Amino acid sequence: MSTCSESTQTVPNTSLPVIDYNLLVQKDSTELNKLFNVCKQLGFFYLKLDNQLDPARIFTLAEKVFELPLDTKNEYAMDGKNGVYFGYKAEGSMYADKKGTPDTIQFWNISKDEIFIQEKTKFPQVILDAKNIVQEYMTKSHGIVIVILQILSMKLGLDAETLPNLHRFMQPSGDQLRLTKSTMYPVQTQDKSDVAFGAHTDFGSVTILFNRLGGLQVLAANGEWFNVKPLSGHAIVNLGDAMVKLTGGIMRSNIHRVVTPPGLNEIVDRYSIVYFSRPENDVPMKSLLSGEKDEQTDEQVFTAQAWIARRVKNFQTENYKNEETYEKSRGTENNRESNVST
Ligand SMILES: O=C(O)CCC(=O)C(=O)O
Ligand SMILES: [Fe+2]
Repeated sequence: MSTCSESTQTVPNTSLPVIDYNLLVQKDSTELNKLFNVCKQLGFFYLKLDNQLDPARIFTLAEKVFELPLDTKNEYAMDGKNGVYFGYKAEGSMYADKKGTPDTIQFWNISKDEIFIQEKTKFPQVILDAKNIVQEYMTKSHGIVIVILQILSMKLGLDAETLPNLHRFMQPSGDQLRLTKSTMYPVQTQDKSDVAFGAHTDFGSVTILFNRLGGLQVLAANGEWFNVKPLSGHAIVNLGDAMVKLTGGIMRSNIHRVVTPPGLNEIVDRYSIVYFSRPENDVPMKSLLSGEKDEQTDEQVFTAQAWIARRVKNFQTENYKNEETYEKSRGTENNRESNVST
């Protein structure tokens, strides 16, 4: 029985604020304000879509990808200990908590740059066969990200294109589509941790997420976890640490984790489809807003590429040092009122 079971299973369900994508596109002023406020406060929201993005075929791809034999998947293993974040991540290659419990999630990070520039590509046939579908999904996801970035730019008092210009689709970046799979066990029967993916914040700018079973939990400002259930016709969107850096701490990238969905009574495979947008590789990771509280003139400024590589390295079990460095590796270094408490 997992030592974490009680803490993950007794948390309340709370609804995220709903932002209507059509209203954002129409520049509805109430909706724009709502978006800005939720990005400053919780950093997570449901995005109501109207067929602009459908993950169904990507879920089917994920099922096929993870059916490949482990040896085959490991031929594409991502070189996380050297900061590479593209390719296959096996179960247990990261820790689910600071005590060093192995995670139970496997994922496959498909690089946007690599899927669009085939010569550089190293992919199994099953992904190459779905290349057009993946490209279309990435293009549509990125389009949604750009609309959100335009609005945040304006609300921050910047030119509408300031943030989009740091996230141009055809420029090299760490943008990726992540397919994930975790085998979830009812808490009564499991002998593994029921935390599949430990508490963390995302590294990037805007993340667009779909899952079908639940199991995503978000840490509220009061330090309590809550369940975020999937909502039909809606994506779950959250901001990552890059947005915190670029806005001098105005935006919030919230801590979240993936656990056995509460109430589960049979063994199930949980898949999720996650599009991560990140600043272009050579963007300096510092505030665009001069004079903001978090401008760190005495801190080394990394490019987005170096900054992500550093975060990825710290995530790997092979690079684990101790509980304190584990906690530091899991979220924004600054602007964090609540502690990670898994
Ligand atoms: O699978 C999920 O619901 C969330 C996954 C996640 O947080 C991530 O991949 O960063
Ligand atoms: Fe995440």
